[in-house]
Amino acid sequence: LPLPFSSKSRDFSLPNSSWNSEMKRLYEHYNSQCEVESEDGEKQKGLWRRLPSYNRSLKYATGGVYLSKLIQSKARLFTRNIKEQGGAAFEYVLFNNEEEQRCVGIFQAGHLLEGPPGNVHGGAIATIIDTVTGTHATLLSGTVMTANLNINYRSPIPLGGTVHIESSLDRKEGRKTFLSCRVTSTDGSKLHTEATGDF
Ligand SMILES: CCCCCCCCCC(=O)SCCNC(=O)CCNC(=O)[C@H](O)C(C)(C)COP(=O)(O)OP(=O)(O)OC[C@H]1O[C@@H](n2cnc3c(N)ncnc32)[C@H](O)[C@@H]1OP(=O)(O)O
Repeated sequence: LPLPFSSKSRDFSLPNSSWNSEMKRLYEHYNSQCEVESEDGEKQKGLWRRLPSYNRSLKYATGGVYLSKLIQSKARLFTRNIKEQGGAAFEYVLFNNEEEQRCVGIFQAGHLLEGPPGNVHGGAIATIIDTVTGTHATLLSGTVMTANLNINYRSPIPLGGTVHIESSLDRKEGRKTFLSCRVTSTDGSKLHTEATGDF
């Protein structure tokens, strides 16, 4: 696994008490289709794989010598660094479907992510899209940087609500990876956001 998915630390993508019922339901939906291990230790491959999520990369990364010791010790992943309990900011879990080259995020937007009254800030939506597509591009192509993210905001996301985010591979050209992403209501009936990303 690429480094950010293999370190040993608290896994933030496991269910916690702040998750609402929709978040838990969708988690169960995908988690039940992940690899299972029988009592005799035999593994049965699943369609989906849950991606663990940690808040520190530098601790485990080699290099980074150009950064000060203070930065190296204090650096935290933006989406996992809010100490306030109770699902205040980004609650999310990602599942990857290697065979179909799709990656899904389930995202519950906490009260600190407000933009327009009662709705999620556009920058927070961009952040979670970058997270899902950036992670997906990393799984498909190894370490990448986001070169371009193009976002169309179609309908507001209610604060406290849960949405379904899906990233799919459009094409690869040499070292470039092109993805599309859709953010919808959990039943898929309402389109909130559409995006394309070049990595
Ligand atoms: C822990 C789990 C992980 C969580 C996931 C989080 C994911 C978050 C990902 C990020 O947010 S990364 C941070 C935001 N991104 C950056 O800061 C990137 C800053 N930009 C760069 O570092 C460089 O501009 C970049 C690496 C994107 C490109 O530099 P290169 O030196 O490789 O570009 P070059 O000029 O050689 O161009 C290579 C190709 O890319 C194309 N290209 C470059 N910049 C582009 C651009 N901005 N948009 C579209 N295409 C671009 C360029 O046209 C060219 O196409 P061709 O090969 O077809 O000629």
